[in-house]
Amino acid sequence: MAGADGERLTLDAAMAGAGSAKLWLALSGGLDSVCLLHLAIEAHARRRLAGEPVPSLHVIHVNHQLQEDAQRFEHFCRELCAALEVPLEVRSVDCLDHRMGPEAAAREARYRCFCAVLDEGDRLWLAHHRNDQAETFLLRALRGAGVSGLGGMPAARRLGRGWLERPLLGIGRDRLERLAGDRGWCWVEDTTNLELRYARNRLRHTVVPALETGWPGAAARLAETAERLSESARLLELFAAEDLVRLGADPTRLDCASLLALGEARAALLIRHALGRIDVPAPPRARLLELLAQLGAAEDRLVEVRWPGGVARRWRRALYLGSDALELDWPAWVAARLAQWQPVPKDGQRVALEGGKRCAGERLRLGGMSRRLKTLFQESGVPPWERDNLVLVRQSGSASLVAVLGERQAWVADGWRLARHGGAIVRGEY
Ligand SMILES: Nc1ncnc2c1ncn2[C@@H]1O[C@H](COP(=O)(O)OP(=O)(O)OP(=O)(O)O)[C@@H](O)[C@H]1O
Repeated sequence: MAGADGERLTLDAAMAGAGSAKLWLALSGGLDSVCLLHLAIEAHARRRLAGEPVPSLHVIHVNHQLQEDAQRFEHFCRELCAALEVPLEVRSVDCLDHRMGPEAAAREARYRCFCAVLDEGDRLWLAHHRNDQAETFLLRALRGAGVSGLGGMPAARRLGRGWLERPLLGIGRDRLERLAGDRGWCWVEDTTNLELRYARNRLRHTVVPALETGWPGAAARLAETAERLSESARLLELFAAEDLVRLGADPTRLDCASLLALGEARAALLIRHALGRIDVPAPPRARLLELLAQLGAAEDRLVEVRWPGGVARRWRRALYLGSDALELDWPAWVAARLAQWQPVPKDGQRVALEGGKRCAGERLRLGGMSRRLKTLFQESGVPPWERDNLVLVRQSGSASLVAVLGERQAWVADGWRLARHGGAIVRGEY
């Protein structure tokens, strides 16, 4: 088995330290994941023979039901796993009702399945290799990506309750092809991989081979560059996290003057970082620069910049960042606010609470005074667009308010207190 020592070392090292958690292998039935499966089983057997602790192996195949071939893939995976005596979990998903295109819908459905099978501490191996990394790098470069985009796929990251890992990232496709040929491993060819209308396939079949002819080892070098850039991206994240702390540590609200004082590049980095912290996609670069330019303009104007997935608004000298979700899932929102703040009567009794929306003219008893909510919000600097999303809490069956809960602020009526708070500013008597 010439030249396989690299794979051995890679897989043995990757399998070490797995403890008693499960190790899942994502099997599509294609060359890459078939190699991963065989190599993982071999590494597993070697460790067991050596008396080392081993995780239990499990395979997952997701049937996307998109192409006619889907059944063929599933059938192949069933036969292969039965022959290799590893347990296989097949999940069928429906990607037909999609607004994002079949490829993206399939990917999302696949990752949902992956998340669902992972228990606490489990690991999932995907068969991405060095050429995938190089192709991803080129695709992103051709879209004008920055350092973090070009950093490529990480070798490991959290996924749901477990970890996603890519132990073959340092190995080239040609090496896997040779290995499968030498060992007589079978796989299923995905015919869509040959269709040149897909950008990745054009790179794979025309651009990368041309690069390899002119610059032997080009794919390996590109993957190396991606790895170095991901190091730089991690450093930039640390740098931005420090800036965020300096500006008050609230990723949804940044002080405009302090932000602009950082200069364009550093301010843009901080905004991207803050958005990442609240799971909102970053705007395209041009939109971000436009936002920064508008922030420098007249202070009294409300600035609002939107992009797919996010919105940024300037109000009263601060920049507010958030998701552009048009419709709030109100019951979930109420439950989350009640869990975040937990209003309880001061006498500690357990009472049932219900959260409702604001109507007009409501009042809250604070510090011995009955305060109009409208005035309270103005004085407390609650941005206008957030006022309708504040949760008004009443004791079930009672008309008087006991609390008003927002994401970053909460007010409790006299006689009540907040049992837990999310680290935000708390106002009111308690
Ligand atoms: N239908 C599937 N069932 C189980 N695992 C799969 C399936 N499709 C892909 N995988 C796993 O994901 C790896 C990457 O697959 P592929 O290159 O097709 O996905 P991609 O869309 O390019 O990558 P990404 O996983 O980042 O979306 C495969 O090597 C395999 O381990």
